[in-house]
Amino acid sequence: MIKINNLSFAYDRKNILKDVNLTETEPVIIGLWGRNGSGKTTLMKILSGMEQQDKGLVEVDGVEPYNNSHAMHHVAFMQEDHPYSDTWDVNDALEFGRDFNQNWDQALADELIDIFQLPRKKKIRTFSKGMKTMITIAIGLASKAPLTIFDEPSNGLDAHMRKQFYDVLLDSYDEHPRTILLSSHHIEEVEPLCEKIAIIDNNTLMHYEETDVLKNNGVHLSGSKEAVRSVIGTIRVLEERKLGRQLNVMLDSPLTDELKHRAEQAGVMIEKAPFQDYLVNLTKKEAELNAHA
Ligand SMILES: Nc1ncnc2c1ncn2[C@@H]1O[C@H](COP(=O)(O)OP(=O)(O)OP(=O)(O)O)[C@@H](O)[C@H]1O
Repeated sequence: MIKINNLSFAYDRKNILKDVNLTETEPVIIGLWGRNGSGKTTLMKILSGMEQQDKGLVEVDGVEPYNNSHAMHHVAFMQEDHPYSDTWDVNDALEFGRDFNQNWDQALADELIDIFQLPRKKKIRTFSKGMKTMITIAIGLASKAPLTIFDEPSNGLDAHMRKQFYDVLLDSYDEHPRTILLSSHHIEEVEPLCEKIAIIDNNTLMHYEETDVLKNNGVHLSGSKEAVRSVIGTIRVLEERKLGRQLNVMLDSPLTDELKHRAEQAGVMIEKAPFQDYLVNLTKKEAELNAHA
């Protein structure tokens, strides 16, 4: 389904992506996370054939996407602020989706427009941000493309609509499994959907793991300096904050029974760190680490 071998890409000789590798042969829902400017959109553009890698191999469904008119049958890239014509209403956008996607599911498109309660006759340019996101989700899901990419799909959705989005995406995936790539800055917003998480950092794919494994990591300890240090041992410290004689740290570790036991013995408070905070600390740059030291 997706094959990326040693991909490198530069804009104006500035390396954006280097030695990226990722292979998936079975359908999977992947969350793509990275900090601002890390290269998420660039990777999505390369996968959808909008940009060409400088080095390496990229295949989607056995097809190289760049400069390949067949590629649009294999990949749908639903961008944030997807460019709709000023004159289009919902029906025009669905017609466009139908023309460009050979697996197009009109019944699903109609169902999603009803679920999202989008007005058919109103111009899309007058839609709210959340409504624009919903029409983009509807077209992306109804495309049923073997690789469907959503850039920041929960952007602008309130809690209720986000729940609707989760439900329709998972139902549609169950019924027609395919590879779906969802990028987000807020991992909590897409993590409930994703079987795997890909993290771009330092110009490459630093981590690619099962969501359940990755989200289990990140532990906060707080207590007296001596007690906290005795619990840390050789575990990597991602963040450290001193408050008088108190010390708060985040560890790059799962919350194991053994660690809990050690913390209890030392009188140190221990708790799971929020996933988003863990990822932010995991991808902290040297300069930021030094600034807080
Ligand atoms: N057309 C372009 N020409 C030159 N540089 C670009 C171009 N598009 C993006 N870049 C640069 O490439 C880098 C990666 O950008 P990209 O948009 O892929 O990151 P991102 O992870 O999607 O960021 P964000 O989360 O902020 O949307 C950034 O430094 C950006 O300035």
